[in-house]
Amino acid sequence: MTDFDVRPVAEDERRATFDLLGRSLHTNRVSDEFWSRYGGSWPAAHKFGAFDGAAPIGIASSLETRIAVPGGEVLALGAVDGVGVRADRTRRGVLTAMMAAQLADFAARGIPLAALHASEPTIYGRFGYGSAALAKTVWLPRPAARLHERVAVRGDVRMLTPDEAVREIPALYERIGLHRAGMIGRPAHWWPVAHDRLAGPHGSHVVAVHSGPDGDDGYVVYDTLDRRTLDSPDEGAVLKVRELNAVDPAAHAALWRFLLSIDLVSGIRARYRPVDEPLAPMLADHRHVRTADVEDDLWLRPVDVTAALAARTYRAADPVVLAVRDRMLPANTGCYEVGPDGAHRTDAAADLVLDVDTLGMLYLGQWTATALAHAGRVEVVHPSAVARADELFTTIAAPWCGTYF
Ligand SMILES: CC(=O)SCCNC(=O)CCNC(=O)[C@H](O)C(C)(C)COP(=O)(O)OP(=O)(O)OC[C@H]1O[C@@H](n2cnc3c(N)ncnc32)[C@H](O)[C@@H]1OP(=O)(O)O
Repeated sequence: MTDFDVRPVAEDERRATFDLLGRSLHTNRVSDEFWSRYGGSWPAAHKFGAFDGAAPIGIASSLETRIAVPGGEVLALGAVDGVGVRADRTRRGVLTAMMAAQLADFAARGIPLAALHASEPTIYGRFGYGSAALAKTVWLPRPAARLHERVAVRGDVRMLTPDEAVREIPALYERIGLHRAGMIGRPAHWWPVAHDRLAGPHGSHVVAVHSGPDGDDGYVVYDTLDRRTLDSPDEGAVLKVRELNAVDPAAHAALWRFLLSIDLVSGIRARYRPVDEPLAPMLADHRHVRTADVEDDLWLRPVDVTAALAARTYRAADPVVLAVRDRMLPANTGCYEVGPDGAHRTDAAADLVLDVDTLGMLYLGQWTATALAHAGRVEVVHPSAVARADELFTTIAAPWCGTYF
């Protein structure tokens, strides 16, 4: 039995809770220098701690931001960016209590969606989060991989100095915009620790920007691994792409062409890419891109099911009635009619029954109703409703987050 209180984290508890999170994730305790430079990225706002007396034993942190949903609308998002419980106090309900407080807080603040990246996929379903966007890791060998001659490339790529990388990329990210469902806004305090630390004067990452007819319209952030050494003169370096983001296909192709042109490189590895990024047809030889991994990336939790369902668009099909079950936020439990004109609560009888974490899986278009019914995650009352739900919820582009938080 563990006694603890869950309450908001105070200003003077920021560093202790950050250290607690680091310990739970097995990272080293940060130095005073690190903290003075990047501690601002860990504000007290929107953090719940579990405390045994004055000592923190758990932390659940979130960023308040926004997320694009299918159809292009952008909704407020609680982005859960750090969860940990002290190793000597796990499996006694500490996380459960913090998650309950955090979800109640999102609901009270009118935030319709919450999201996270999961350290382990078995943890968050019980709190209503479902795996909503997958991401792939690709490997392109050099010098073999090159773009197909018909890929349109225009504009120029220029490398930034570290100071320019700090100054210019936040505005460029805004300019490129949330062009896929699942992309999120990046609050000002996200940038120092997640970008400046890596790409600024104290980091090792390189940033290159693409300029097209209307100015800067894409960028890539990468690091170099396995640098060429005297012991292995034929082994080139490996470029590890952290981000590649562009306004349109021409800028996207130009950034890939730039990466593929860099000398003394044996290959390019890019993790967290959209699962439908069309690299194979962009190459002269399809086999010069290999999908090394596909993993769960963004987990989504509808906090206000009515608002979340009403905000996205649906394709043409006859409506379906979904019965949603939500144990942690019972106000969501009920029936919702979803059709091409929108979604609303209804007293009509259910066609399909699902838990709120499964609704999170369906919502961004990553998973079809057919697949989720096949997996036993959707209970089918009326068999014809599965095909209708497929039509309604399907999206052309796969969802993608593209932001580490
Ligand atoms: C969004 C992010 O930040 S991802 C990073 C998450 N943090 C980590 O992985 C750091 C290391 N792990 C930890 O700090 C902790 O183990 C946590 C936060 C994952 C879990 O905290 P706990 O306080 O132990 O969770 P709690 O006791 O509330 O468990 C609730 C339920 O989840 C289950 N559970 C908790 N952690 C895990 C796990 N890692 N794997 C499988 N099941 C788990 C428990 O068994 C329990 O199940 P039950 O309801 O059937 O009894």
